[in-house]
Amino acid sequence: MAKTQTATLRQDSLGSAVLLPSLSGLLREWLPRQRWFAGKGRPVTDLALLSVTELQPVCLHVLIRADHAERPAAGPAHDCYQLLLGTEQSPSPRPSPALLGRATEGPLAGLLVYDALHEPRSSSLLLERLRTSDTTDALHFERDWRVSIPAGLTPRLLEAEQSNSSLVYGDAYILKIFRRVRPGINPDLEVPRALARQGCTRVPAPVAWFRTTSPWDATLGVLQPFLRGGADGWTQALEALASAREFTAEAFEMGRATAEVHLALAAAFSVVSQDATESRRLATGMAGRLRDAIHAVPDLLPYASGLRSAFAELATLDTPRPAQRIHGDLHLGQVLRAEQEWHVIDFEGEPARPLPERRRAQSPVRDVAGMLRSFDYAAHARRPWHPQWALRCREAYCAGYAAESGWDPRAEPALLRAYETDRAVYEVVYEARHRPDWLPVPMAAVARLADAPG
Ligand SMILES: Nc1ncnc2c1ncn2[C@@H]1O[C@H](COP(=O)(O)OP(=O)(O)O)[C@@H](O)[C@H]1O
Ligand SMILES: O=P(O)(O)O[C@H]1O[C@H](CO)[C@@H](O[C@H]2O[C@H](CO)[C@@H](O)[C@H](O)[C@H]2O)[C@H](O)[C@H]1O
Repeated sequence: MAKTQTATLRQDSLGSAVLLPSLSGLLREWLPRQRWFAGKGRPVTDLALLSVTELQPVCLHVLIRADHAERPAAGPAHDCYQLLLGTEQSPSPRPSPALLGRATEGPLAGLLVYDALHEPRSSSLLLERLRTSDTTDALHFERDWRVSIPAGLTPRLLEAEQSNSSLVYGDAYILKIFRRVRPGINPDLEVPRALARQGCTRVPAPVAWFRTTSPWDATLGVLQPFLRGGADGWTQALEALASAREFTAEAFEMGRATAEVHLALAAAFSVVSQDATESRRLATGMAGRLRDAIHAVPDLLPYASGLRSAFAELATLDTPRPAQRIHGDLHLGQVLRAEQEWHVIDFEGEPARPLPERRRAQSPVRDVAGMLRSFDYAAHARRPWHPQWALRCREAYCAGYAAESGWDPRAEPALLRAYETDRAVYEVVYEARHRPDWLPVPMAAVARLADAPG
């Protein structure tokens, strides 16, 4: 086995402009291959290092901005990504997804550059920084001192298909490192902390987090207790389908868990009332997203008028309805069952939406619609499809929600249909961008929803 050797960098090599020539070519190749890269299909025209912090020799914490010539139908022209980069002088048997390649220019010339989250030394360092509440330049590591976090827990990078990257430490804690960084507090820190203050045990409470103050304030990562043995709703739903089992008891309990979280969110944040003007604003927003989605995925076009009828009906609703902070991207992959209870994770919201929008008060029906779409996803994940199975889950989930909250989402069919339609449109764009093989699943729903009586 080749001996690996850590390189050291001169302090004056760490300037963003000086370092960029070393990384630019490698990142242009490597970034678009990452699941969390949002600019798929749009060539990167420019890269800029927004900040570089040396956490140890040479483990570089980097915020990088990627610009694209083509602006997405919705969203910013550029994105900021968080990277932890390591270098070494000689090849190692490091797994290939970790390897960016060999730098040919600048201060790293001749060195192999890799994603240091794959490397135990760097991931251990992150935990140690969080434990000790350290600050290095603009990076602030903070923690809840009421919780004791042991030193030396063994790290492993989670292999799950996810939008960020997560490290599990000794099966005791999980650190989510946000890959796509936006200015402001990330709801995945803000909301679970607020829920913990409410005594809500359905959501793992953050015990430590880290943030940057340069080039702007932003949350970079959150450490939470790891739900050992937790199995996610998606895996369990597929298992049930594979063995021709019903999933209604589980769906009922998920409905109860969702309602419990919504009640705690209502207590933690303010509840507002949405009136007729708000219904029209919402409908306009949904119609606008559909227009953008058609631009990105022209296959949606034949269904456009049917889908718009759902939004038109929403625009006519004039009974005041409550709105509050919600999960924002609820689906079967966001619920984990551990010790017989469903827990809810990942309050980041839909990653493609701007943060202020994700933090806005919204109808809880939006989360319900997300989960109902997810039963439909599971039922259409493999042939033969099982639409009736999904319908039974749907009824059970809504019944569970009503049992806990005293309010049945089925009482608002027009609102539910509009949110399900909006969600299916989002899913079409998401799948086209990230997992084209999955596109038929939300497209089947689009066809059905477009055909539904208005
Ligand atoms: N507290 C936790 N305990 C156990 N597993 C977790 C926990 N939080 C997340 N996970 C696992 O990590 C995966 C990714 O987490 P998630 O927050 O959904 O990340 P992302 O936003 O990157 O998709 C989940 O599917 C789940 O399997
Ligand atoms: O990973 P995130 O939680 O950020 O969510 C994104 O990825 C999800 C897929 O991993 C995607 O969910 C869609 O596929 C799921 C099955 O893999 C299904 O259960 C969901 O209902 C469906 O929306 C999610 O939309 C996206 O935001």
